[in-house]
Amino acid sequence: MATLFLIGGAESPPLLESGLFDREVLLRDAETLLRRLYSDRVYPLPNPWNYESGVSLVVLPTSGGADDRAGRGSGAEEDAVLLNKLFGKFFPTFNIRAVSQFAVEEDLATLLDMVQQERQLCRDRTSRMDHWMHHDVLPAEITDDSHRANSTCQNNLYSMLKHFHAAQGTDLRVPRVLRNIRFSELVEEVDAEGPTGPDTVEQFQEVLNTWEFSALNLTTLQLIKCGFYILHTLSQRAKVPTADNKLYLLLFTLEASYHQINRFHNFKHAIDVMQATWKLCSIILPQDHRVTLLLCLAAIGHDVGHPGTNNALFKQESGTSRMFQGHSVLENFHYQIFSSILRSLWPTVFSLTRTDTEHKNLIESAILATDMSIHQKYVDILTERSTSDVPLTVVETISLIIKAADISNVTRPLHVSAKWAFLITLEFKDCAALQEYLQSRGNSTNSCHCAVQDSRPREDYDMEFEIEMHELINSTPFSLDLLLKKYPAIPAGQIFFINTFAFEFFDKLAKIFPDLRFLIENVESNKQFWIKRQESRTSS
Ligand SMILES: Nc1ncnc2c1ncn2[C@@H]1O[C@@H]2COP(=O)(O)O[C@H]2[C@H]1O
Repeated sequence: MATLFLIGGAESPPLLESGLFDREVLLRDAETLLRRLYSDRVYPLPNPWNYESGVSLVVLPTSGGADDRAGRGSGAEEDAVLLNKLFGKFFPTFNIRAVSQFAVEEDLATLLDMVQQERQLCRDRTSRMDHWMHHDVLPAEITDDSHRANSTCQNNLYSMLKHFHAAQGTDLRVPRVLRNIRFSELVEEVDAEGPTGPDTVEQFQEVLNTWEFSALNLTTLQLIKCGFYILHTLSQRAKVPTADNKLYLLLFTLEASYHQINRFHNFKHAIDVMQATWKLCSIILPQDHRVTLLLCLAAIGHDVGHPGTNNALFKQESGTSRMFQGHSVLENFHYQIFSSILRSLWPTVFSLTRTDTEHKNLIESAILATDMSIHQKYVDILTERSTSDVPLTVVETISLIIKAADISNVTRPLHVSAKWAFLITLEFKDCAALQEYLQSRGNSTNSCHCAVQDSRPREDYDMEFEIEMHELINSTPFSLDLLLKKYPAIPAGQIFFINTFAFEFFDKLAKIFPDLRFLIENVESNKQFWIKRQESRTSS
């Protein structure tokens, strides 16, 4: 769904009539716009106003005064450039762009054509993922070529390269329009309208303190509040307190840095992994608040900007892949983006790492350890350490904790684990579709006019599917039978993943940390369930 924002009395009848937007929203100024973007983004899922499955435009007014007209709307042009920079850094996954009313009037046809093409491209899951991973043309605000603002095809759409460059911008200051937002008020307002759920500190404590924790049954706002609760508590313990408003800004920025429309690798996964990390640290490193805080941060940031695919699907010649010489491309990307967010929004946490060289790159080591292509290395470390007296190093310990948390969904109780299994199955289907798409396009390079031949209204289809998906997950009581009837391939996938990766890892982990025995017990009982289901399927 796409929004046309008209700011401060800006007008644009041709844009309104173009049929390219699903709604028009009139707002006073940039601050109310940003506040609106945040509150739309935490709308209960499935969220039609996620700013990812459509292309939104923000039209800024030209003053109309003689000076601005003579300057060809230059005041509004400058505002648009600033706003686009801000979108790139704080709302990176959004397909949104600010333009001046003057620019719209000057070249309406080009603008409409561009939005039309972009809209078609981002409506389709497969071409959208291809674009995210492989589009190499940077938009004007990043190349500082504001004259190209309207001419660069697809410059409203998210791409990993664009995300990377926007995040690396040297200006670390948080603009006043963002600092002015009172997040606690915003949270209260949205809360009052949304569904009920955990609300008080005690209720969040209760939800977060159990291994039955299910991020999938929480709203986006409740997830942000979970993040707030954990980071707030840990920052006090680690003696790097931060103001509530800054912490909320960090959490809202992180949420906007994950693709809400991914099936599995989204902010829910980030909070799930952070909660698991938190619980595991409370068992393995109960007194080390510093490391626990850094590791929980690594967990919440470990997949930022994840395209919902995998390293093997990157074209080697793509800009993002080349940036990291093809090594752990996703993990390096996540770390670079996340560290730039922290440098801007919570620089004092880096003071926690300066004193000890082993801890210096703790966040980086942790995020890079989540690359499953080096999984065996960690299994080998566990094998070696369980049979020798040599203790695990700090880096090994934190790597094992975040790895365990990253794949902990198979260690959750069955009714939680099965929902994650469902979502990863859907994401794997997307990957298979992308692989087929890339093969069918052969070596054809990334053209500015990526052809999306299929003109079916996929946006509507996606929304229908999203609704069905959320109903399956959130039905009370949850019906696993119904889920498996619709998705009979889930058990085989789970048996494969557990046998190939999870079982040995958690079994060996529990040998070194006996208090983690419950993890392997859960894996075992889940596995037995999947095997039974698989057997009854093959015998019927
Ligand atoms: N329940 C699951 N079933 C199958 N694969 C999984 C499951 N959980 C995690 N994974 C895989 O494990 C990987 C861990 O790293 P990623 O998050 O990049 O991607 C994850 C998936 O590919």
